[in-house]
Amino acid sequence: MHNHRSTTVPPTRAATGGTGPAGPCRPHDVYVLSEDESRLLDGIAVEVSTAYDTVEDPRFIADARLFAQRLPLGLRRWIEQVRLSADLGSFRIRGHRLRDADLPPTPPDFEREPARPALAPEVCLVLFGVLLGDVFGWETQQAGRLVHDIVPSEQEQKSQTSASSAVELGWHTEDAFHPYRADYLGLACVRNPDRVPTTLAELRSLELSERTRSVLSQPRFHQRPDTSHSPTGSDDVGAWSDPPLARVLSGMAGSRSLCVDADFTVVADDEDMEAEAALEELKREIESRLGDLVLEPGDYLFLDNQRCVHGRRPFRARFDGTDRWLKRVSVTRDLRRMAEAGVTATKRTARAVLAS
Ligand SMILES: O=C(O)CCC(=O)C(=O)O
Ligand SMILES: [Fe+2]
Repeated sequence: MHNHRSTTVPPTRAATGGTGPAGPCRPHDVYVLSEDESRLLDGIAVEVSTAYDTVEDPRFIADARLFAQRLPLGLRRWIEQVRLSADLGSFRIRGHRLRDADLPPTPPDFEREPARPALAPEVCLVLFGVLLGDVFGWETQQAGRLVHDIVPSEQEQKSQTSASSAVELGWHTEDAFHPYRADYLGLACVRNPDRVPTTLAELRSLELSERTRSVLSQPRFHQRPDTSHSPTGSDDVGAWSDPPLARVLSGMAGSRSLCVDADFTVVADDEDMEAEAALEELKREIESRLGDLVLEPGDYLFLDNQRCVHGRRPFRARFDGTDRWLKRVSVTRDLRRMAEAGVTATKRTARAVLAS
């Protein structure tokens, strides 16, 4: 059992556990906000939404870490512990008391224009995110927005994108194909009336043979771009059809990071049976460890994108403004690394296709 809670955080506030099925998956550590702490969050969110146009306002992004320094001390200390933990793959903040009546209807597709004034859960998601690193977006996703809407869209029901609903969203590393994919993915739950589970499997829970770890640690695979990025706007179509050789596991005995997508990771050479068998063993192991986690309004889930894979169970969407709605941010631990993808402190949208 992994318990990353400090003895100085009152045990009633921070607890370890999950709502997923009992079994091998222990998906997250949890910090439960008190009523006072929840109110403090609301106070900061009101201040932010009054002072800045929207959550996308570059002035807000530049100032976000300053506001984050005013978050409750116990929460900041806990985030610092999870940030530095040896192998924790996901963690959750709970208990932000959101009033559904204060929130707009679930949009039918991602919002073309960010909410004005900004919504408390999206403000808080950014503030929590910047305690882990820097937020960024993609030129090829949701109009370059930094805070994404995860909502079921009628056109995308059966796609393998976050806008799907009728089909299971297969487990994946977020943006597995990209060298500068997020270190963390943050999800804020605005509403989830049908209790649709997010799925999770952590790297530390996987039991793999030494041989399999070794094969998966070699560049014998391709990470194909997933369908959530559209290459339109890019003139380097070749980069999408000819992905570089890639590893699935990294670090000593493959224990530092995992990068795999159930649908888009493939063996580079059709005749490489050993790599095929290793990938199959990994997929079976992930399937057997995959747990369910139901996000509730006011929950914030952070996924360490190097230490876990995630997905979502299928559900029946209504498309009437009451559907499940999450907000999402991507966080990198080092923004400077992303210069090659066109990212700077003031231009946070990354190019999906790198110039060769
Ligand atoms: O909807 C969810 O629970 C997760 C969707 C997902 O994979 C994502 O937002 O990256
Ligand atoms: Fe995802």
